[in-house]
Amino acid sequence: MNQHTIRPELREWILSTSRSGCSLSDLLKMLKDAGYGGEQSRQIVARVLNLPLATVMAASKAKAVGLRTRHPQAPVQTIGDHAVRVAVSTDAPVVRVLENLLTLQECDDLVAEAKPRLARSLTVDVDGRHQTDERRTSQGMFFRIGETPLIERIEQRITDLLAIPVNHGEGLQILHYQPGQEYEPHFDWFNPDQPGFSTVTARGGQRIASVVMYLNTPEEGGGTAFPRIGLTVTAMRGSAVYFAYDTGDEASLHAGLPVLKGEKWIATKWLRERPYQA
Ligand SMILES: O=C(O)CCC(=O)C(=O)O
Ligand SMILES: [Fe+2]
Repeated sequence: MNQHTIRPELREWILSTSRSGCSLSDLLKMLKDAGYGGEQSRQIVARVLNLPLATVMAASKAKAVGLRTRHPQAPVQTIGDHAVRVAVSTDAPVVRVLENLLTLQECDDLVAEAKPRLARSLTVDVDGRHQTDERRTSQGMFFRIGETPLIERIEQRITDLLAIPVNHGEGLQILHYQPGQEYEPHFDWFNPDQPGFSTVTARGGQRIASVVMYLNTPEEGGGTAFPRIGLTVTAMRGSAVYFAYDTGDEASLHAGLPVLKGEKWIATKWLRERPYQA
């Protein structure tokens, strides 16, 4: 490729994208997505950024590796003055049952902050007809990152516990289950074979771990089951289940078992391999 064939707009875009902190491998990927060939992209980038072709070549081979969470170690992880007990550990899949991840007060406060927002989303959705749809109550709501001091404190605790930056987290999701409601067996990682995979992973990349926090103790039922290893974690107010997985990890199959009596409130934090928040 001849230097004269690099259009000024492209040159400018490469320079500004690189200056804004974009990695070489991401830059190359973007060029490829825009329709440039691999060899052509490497040549252009090497020339515009004035880098040896070998450097650009190495970046194009390097698989963009994301972060991984650090699994909490038994018996206790102390974060500031808050002690989280690691009550159960399994290796395949990696599961940790975390007692006292949230204080009882934090559980109540989270439910209180979420409740009016659940109600509000209902009225918007019924389009003025004031109909109630029982199934919608289990759909929950999302908090924005750091939205309230309470959310910020919980997100910081998860960050310290798992050694993953706050901006790798999706907004905290609150779910409310009523008797009979459940979350059928599923994986939290996105399936690369599904259409839409590149859209859901465009920001933040793949999910790598989940923390499901129990905000109340259902009277009966409502545990989180890992059927491939025959484990059911009891939903207990203040406790949580943390599990980590690689893409395609079938053992991480899990389900929110039907609530048989009472109700169930959870807060879920999904973590991504790369920054998800701007
Ligand atoms: O309700 C549960 O126990 C599981 C929730 C869950 O799997 C999720 O939020 O991804
Ligand atoms: Fe899940």
